[in-house]
Amino acid sequence: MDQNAMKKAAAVAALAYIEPGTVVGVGTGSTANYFIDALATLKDRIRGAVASSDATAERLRQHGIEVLELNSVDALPVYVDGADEVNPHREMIKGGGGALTREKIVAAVADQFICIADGSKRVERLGAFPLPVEVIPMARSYVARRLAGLGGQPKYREGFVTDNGNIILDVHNLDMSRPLKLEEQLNNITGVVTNGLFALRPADVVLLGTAQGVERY
Ligand SMILES: O=C(CO)[C@H](O)[C@H](O)COP(=O)(O)O
Repeated sequence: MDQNAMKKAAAVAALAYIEPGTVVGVGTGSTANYFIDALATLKDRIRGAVASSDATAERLRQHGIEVLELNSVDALPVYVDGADEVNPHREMIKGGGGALTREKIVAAVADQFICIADGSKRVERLGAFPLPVEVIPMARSYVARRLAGLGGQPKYREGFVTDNGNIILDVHNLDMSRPLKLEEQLNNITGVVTNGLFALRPADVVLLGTAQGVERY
């Protein structure tokens, strides 16, 4: 089974968590795209979806799934999204696709976060993947200096602007032995909008596509 087939298997397995008549939170990225394609088979049984990015909203609409504003939704039982890394505590690094802020917002609202990924995303310890940090453009140099002060090596994601009009710094070599503390520390830097650590709000369920089938933990 190749990596795409593993992503797809995890995405299809997430359909089991969708309750009829509800609004579904939908993430961003190639694995989330497989989920959107699978969700289309249930489109007449759900009320609609909340998207974590403009790209996801576009794909949902292409499938004829109604896209709802988060502010107009009173309950979001489930949010389904991919990850760049996920550890045994279901803590994640996200934001490889640059949608981390809206992903974090939708995840915060949802009762359950279902993480879907292929087996290559499973790690014992987070941090091999550079941590995406969304930053207000005028604060870029200041935030980069503060990140370097924490031992990281920030790299400006050239030519990329988030859906919120901000920039991304991808930070290499940060010490992630205490993800919760680091997430809070990074949030406290003025000019940082969000960082891609999901430790304050980890996934509730991880569905990992592997050569042996979909593992759940
Ligand atoms: O956080 C994300 C986007 O901001 C994605 O979930 C993450 O990058 C994983 O992407 P993919 O499913 O394409 O491997």
